[in-house]
Amino acid sequence: MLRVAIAGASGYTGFELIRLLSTHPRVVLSTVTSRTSEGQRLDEVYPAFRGHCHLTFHGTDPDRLAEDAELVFTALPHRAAMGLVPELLQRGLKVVDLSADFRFRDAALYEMWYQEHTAPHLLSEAVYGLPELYRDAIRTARLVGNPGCYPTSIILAVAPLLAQDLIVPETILADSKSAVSGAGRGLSLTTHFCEVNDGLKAYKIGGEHRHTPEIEQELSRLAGRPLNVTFTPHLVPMSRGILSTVYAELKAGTPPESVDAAFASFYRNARFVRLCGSKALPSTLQVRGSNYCDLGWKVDIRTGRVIVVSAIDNLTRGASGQAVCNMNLMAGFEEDEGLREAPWQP
Ligand SMILES: NC(=O)C1=CN([C@@H]2O[C@H](COP(=O)(O)OP(=O)(O)OC[C@H]3O[C@@H](n4cnc5c(N)ncnc54)[C@H](OP(=O)(O)O)[C@@H]3O)[C@@H](O)[C@H]2O)C=CC1
Ligand SMILES: CC(=O)N[C@@H](CCC(=O)OP(=O)(O)O)C(=O)O
Repeated sequence: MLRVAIAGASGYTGFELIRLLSTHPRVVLSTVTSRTSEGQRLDEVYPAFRGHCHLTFHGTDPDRLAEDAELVFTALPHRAAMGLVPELLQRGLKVVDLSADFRFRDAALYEMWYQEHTAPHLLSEAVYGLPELYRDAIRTARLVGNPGCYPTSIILAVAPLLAQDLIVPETILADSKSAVSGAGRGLSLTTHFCEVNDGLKAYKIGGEHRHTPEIEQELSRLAGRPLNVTFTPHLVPMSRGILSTVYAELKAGTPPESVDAAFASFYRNARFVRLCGSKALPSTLQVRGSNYCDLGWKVDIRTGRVIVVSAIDNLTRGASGQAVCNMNLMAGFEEDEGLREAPWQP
């Protein structure tokens, strides 16, 4: 059994990690940490775990984590994560970091969007934790930068089309809708019930959202040249889920059937990507609580554009499920170990 710990376990991604890890057949969850809940029982902070998990929260002490675990999930805010991760690696632990601190290859790009990087020497060894793109590198990594939720949904939607050179890369537009849990458990006016319920709004449009450079980093690599994308996030009154609709112009002379073939071939071994074509388009309800990314698409022959619809659960595939999948690969387990539960559609 692999001993694992979660730093920042009192937040939403921490909760989702506990839910998945407490039934994982190859793992023992030994330690959960939080500053504000230190000393409290987990099932007092999250009564949903009554009868399932009897741990008590500790403070985030790297020595204690090294005694109790072989791999740590850091589910902390950006900046806090890069303070802890080097301490854990020095003590011989493996780390899956859920923040943005280890997603970028270029420290200057991270610093342009976030803040000064205090562990830039680790960026070249950190592996971007999207298994469909980096499965082999993840297997041997000691540090994985788990992708952002919006980037996961968008990169998976267009990767096959860029890899097969079927679209004009500069024409990619991504229109995404996220549930409110994407903003974390902390209270803020933006995510207040009355500010969100019954409404729908765009935010940080026109290249202002910090996920834009992350999406561009990965899509540029697939395209083989630097590219910019138009990314428009929206906040919707749901608890879980992201639906991204991605548009791109097909290269002249591309037959619509080659789009179907590109998805089928790119994802032929992808355990957690379900291809829906244009018949039964994806919905956030159909992936809820699961690590699936469902993809549907259609070529609009009148405009020459392909439209791809991508649905994930932001807390599972967009964060903690993907993190568990990465842990499975790093530990040599089956990729879907602990992630086989069907989605929860009512
Ligand atoms: N929510 C989502 O859908 C997604 C989130 N992520 C990323 O995952 C990480 C966790 O997100 P999420 O669970 O939503 O966030 P939450 O705000 O819900 O939880 C954050 C956790 O970190 C702890 N924490 C907060 N501030 C600090 C600090 N300065 N030092 C140490 N610990 C701190 C909190 O507990 P305490 O204050 O008690 O210490 C809590 O346990 C973030 O980096 C987020 O960007 C990634 C993908 C999707
Ligand atoms: C709805 C909402 O607020 N979503 C968050 C992104 C979700 C997330 O946590 O992304 P990171 O992992 O990169 O932090 C936002 O727009 O900033």
